[in-house]
Amino acid sequence: CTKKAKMAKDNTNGLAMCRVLLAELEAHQDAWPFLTPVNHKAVPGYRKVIKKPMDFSTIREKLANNQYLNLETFIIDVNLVFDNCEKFNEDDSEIGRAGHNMRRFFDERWTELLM
Ligand SMILES: Oc1ccc2c(c1)N[C@H](O)CC2
Repeated sequence: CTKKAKMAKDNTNGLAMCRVLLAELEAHQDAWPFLTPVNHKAVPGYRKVIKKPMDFSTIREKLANNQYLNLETFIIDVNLVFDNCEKFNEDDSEIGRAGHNMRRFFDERWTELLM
């Protein structure tokens, strides 16, 4: 097959993995802080502190709209969810711990799927 055909296959495989990984993130018991966008009108300071909000429902929408080129661009958005969480929450808080748990789960799962 041509190099282009191989690339297309890799992207298809990569996008299939995005769907599997996103479903597992959404189903995780510690996903609740990350399922929908933070209501920045209800959370003082959030819009000022977090320059690039991201959440699992927005990632789901972007995936459905074919806005992820490959697994890498998907992983960048998932990591943005967890980086925002670390920035806004104490490590020793319920949401802070949920973020660390979810990041560990995600890192383990995508490396398992890729290795
Ligand atoms: O006490 C609160 C209240 C609201 C939020 C947080 C903590 N952390 C989330 O990251 C953003 C929303």
